[in-house]
Amino acid sequence: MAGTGVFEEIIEGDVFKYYTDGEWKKSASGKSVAIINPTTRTTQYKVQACTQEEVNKVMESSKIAQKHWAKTPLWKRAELLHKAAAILKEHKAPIAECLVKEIAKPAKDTVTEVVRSGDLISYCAEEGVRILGEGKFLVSDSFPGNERTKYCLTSKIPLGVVLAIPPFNYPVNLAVSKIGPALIAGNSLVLKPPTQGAVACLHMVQCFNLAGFPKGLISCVTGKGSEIGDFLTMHPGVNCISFTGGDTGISISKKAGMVPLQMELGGKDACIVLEDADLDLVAANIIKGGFSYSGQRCTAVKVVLVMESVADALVEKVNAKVAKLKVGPPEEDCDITPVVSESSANFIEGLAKDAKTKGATFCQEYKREGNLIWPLLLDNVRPDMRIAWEEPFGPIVPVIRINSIEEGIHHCNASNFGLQGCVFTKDINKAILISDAMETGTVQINSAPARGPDHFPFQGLKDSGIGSQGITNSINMMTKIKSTVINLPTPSYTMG
Ligand SMILES: NC(=O)C1=CN([C@@H]2O[C@H](COP(=O)(O)OP(=O)(O)OC[C@H]3O[C@@H](n4cnc5c(N)ncnc54)[C@H](OP(=O)(O)O)[C@@H]3O)[C@@H](O)[C@H]2O)C=CC1
Ligand SMILES: O=C(O)[C@H](O)COP(=O)(O)O
Repeated sequence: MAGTGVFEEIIEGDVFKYYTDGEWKKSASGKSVAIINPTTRTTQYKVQACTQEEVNKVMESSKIAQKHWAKTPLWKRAELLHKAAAILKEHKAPIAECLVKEIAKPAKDTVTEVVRSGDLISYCAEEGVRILGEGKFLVSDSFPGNERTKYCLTSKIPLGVVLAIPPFNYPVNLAVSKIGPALIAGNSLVLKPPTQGAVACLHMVQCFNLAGFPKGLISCVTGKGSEIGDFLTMHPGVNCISFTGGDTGISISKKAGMVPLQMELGGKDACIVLEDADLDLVAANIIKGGFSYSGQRCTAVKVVLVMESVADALVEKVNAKVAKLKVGPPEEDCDITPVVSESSANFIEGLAKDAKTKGATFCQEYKREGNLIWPLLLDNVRPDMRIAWEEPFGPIVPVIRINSIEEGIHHCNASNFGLQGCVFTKDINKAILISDAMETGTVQINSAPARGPDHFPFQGLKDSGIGSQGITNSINMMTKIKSTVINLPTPSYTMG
């Protein structure tokens, strides 16, 4: 159970503590932030509302701890990460339980998230040992006008303090996808968890604490993003920001100082379906891609662009599968569970109403109880409808019928987002041409968009992000190159 056993020290009374300097502490603010269970719509947990003064102290300890950590041998950093991964996996049950209560993720998927996170941490340790153990050796005579008088040695050095801000939908996995790379690369890390998902994150942080990381190296400050977010992201002690979330990321990018940014933001992933596609495969992928975790994934299929000639057949197949989706509470492992908040449900409802007014075909009756919205396929969606462009982050999938591949590509590229997309066809040559034409960070051929496996590069174009994630890219992003040049008094050539 949450806050018991090895997690007992992270809670006092009914409020979870924040983590700094290797200790669990109560905020001097005396205030707490409530975490509302999306299913019951009542307060499930409370976390500390940290103050700016506490954030300042966290940054100070983080800076000091980083200096020592950077001098810790790489193999020792890796050893500790492996230990944290094992502890996390050992305690998957209480962490998964928090995810069910805080973000209404179906129970079996919460366990998968925690296990995947443990694997991610271990992979970071292994990848870090490999890629950080290597540098470059350059010689000067390859550049015109130079003799071989200079030897340049390069290595990857840490950035300092990394600020990690994950979103609600994968609070644990998207936190460790920042923590693992940051730590193996010799940085310290300050985590600001999403409010919904904060308690799962605090449990995850306790696993790092139990693994024995030096004090101050990892900190976790809680509070509403709208209240302490700007203070954190604009803090002079921060040397790198790794953020995953919505448009908030765009404003952070504008306000942040001269620090490297890794931004993974929203998406409107298109699924282009050609006439020769295997429609059973497409239907299965629209269900998985569009409706898993009730569509609350940045990589969810958010618009289907299907050739008119096969549209009826595809819609019929998808509808047959939608009818089989189990709708209800996350505890019962339902496919469709309540969306994260009432405001999110209201937003999704607004998109459905707009589509109704403008004449979309509702393949199912629109139904909502509290935050629970029944899965809905909208056929005959047209570009003048909001759902054609906006991301619902909910269980609603629009279908736009197209008459040419160009029309599909045009719709995809007219979006301000450019995260992922997918194309279904048996013609690999066409698939490659379409993939090249789609302005997105990744295109999946014959499968729904997905971030994983976690070592694959993951990046968004346009408003979908800055930089690239994935274990290797994140480790590289959280380092800088340092060069040392040896200047020889006379040219020297190796004779072999
Ligand atoms: N590309 C990707 O990899 C992903 C993108 N997303 C996108 O994220 C959105 C949904 O996630 P959601 O969590 O609601 O996104 P938000 O952008 O609302 O929140 C993301 C994180 O930012 C924090 N935050 C809020 N305001 C500020 C601020 N001013 N300064 C700093 N941090 C702040 C939040 O804290 P708090 O919760 O306390 O407000 C949360 O931890 C969707 O648009 C989705 O597409 C989601 C997952 C992955
Ligand atoms: O947060 C998200 O929505 C993701 O980064 C998507 O991850 P997934 O494709 O593995 O579900």
